[in-house]
Amino acid sequence: MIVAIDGPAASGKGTLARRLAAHYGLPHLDSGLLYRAVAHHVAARGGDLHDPEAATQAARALDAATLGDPALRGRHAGEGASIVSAHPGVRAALLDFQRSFAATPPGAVIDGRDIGTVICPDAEVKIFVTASAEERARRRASELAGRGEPVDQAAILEDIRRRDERDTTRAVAPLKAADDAVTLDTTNLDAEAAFRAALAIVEGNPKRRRTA
Ligand SMILES: Nc1ncnc2c1ncn2[C@@H]1O[C@H](COP(=O)(O)OP(=O)(O)OP(=O)(O)O)[C@@H](O)[C@H]1O
Ligand SMILES: Nc1ccn([C@@H]2O[C@H](COP(=O)(O)O)[C@@H](O)[C@H]2O)c(=O)n1
Repeated sequence: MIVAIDGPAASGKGTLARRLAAHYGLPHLDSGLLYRAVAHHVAARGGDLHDPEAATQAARALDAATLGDPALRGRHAGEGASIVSAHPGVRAALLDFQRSFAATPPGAVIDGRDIGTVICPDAEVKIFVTASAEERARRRASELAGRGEPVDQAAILEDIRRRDERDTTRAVAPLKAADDAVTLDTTNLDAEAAFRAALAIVEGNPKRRRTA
């Protein structure tokens, strides 16, 4: 079974994807890490994130073994990822890795921005997870505070809005719900309630194939 989970920054798609993957015994891919790794690679070499050549080369040379680097989880990598991800060459270079991850039995849960629309248009289950920008900023702020990092909620909200704008308006693979995705608005749902709602979507999906 392939489960595609898309949505804007800090909507909780990663949290949901991890829980669904554990529940169904499927591997999970956080596709945002791929773009974060590309941005990190370019920046670490003093390159320009807006340069399509530099970013595309970094995407072609990407080593999936580096995806666990904690530096990729930071705010700068997220901001950089939203810049490099707009280059068509970067997206093309990362396509095969994601598709083969999904196509390897028994399937996968993948979260990102274009999983249901571009990477896995035939996924059995597609969920578009969303929440208000204010609630997403609140969640991100409490995540950072929990890690002992400085928190400026207004700056985080601005960050989220800027990322939403870039991700939804870029020419290639913009963030949007696939026509056959079920939208799950988690603004008023805690993580447990969101998981229960997602589970109901998977279980109720007629295209779902049993994997066990
Ligand atoms: N339904 C929820 N209610 C409250 N907090 C949540 C909920 N879902 C996730 N969170 C928390 O919000 C934060 C962001 O969640 P998560 O990392 O899953 O979002 P994301 O959409 O994957 O983010 P990104 O796009 O940056 O990868 C985390 O601290 C997570 O624990
Ligand atoms: N399938 C995807 C996943 C991510 N991106 C871009 O990367 C940025 C960081 O993603 P996170 O999920 O880790 O926040 C994101 O803002 C997108 O610009 C993408 O384009 N496609």
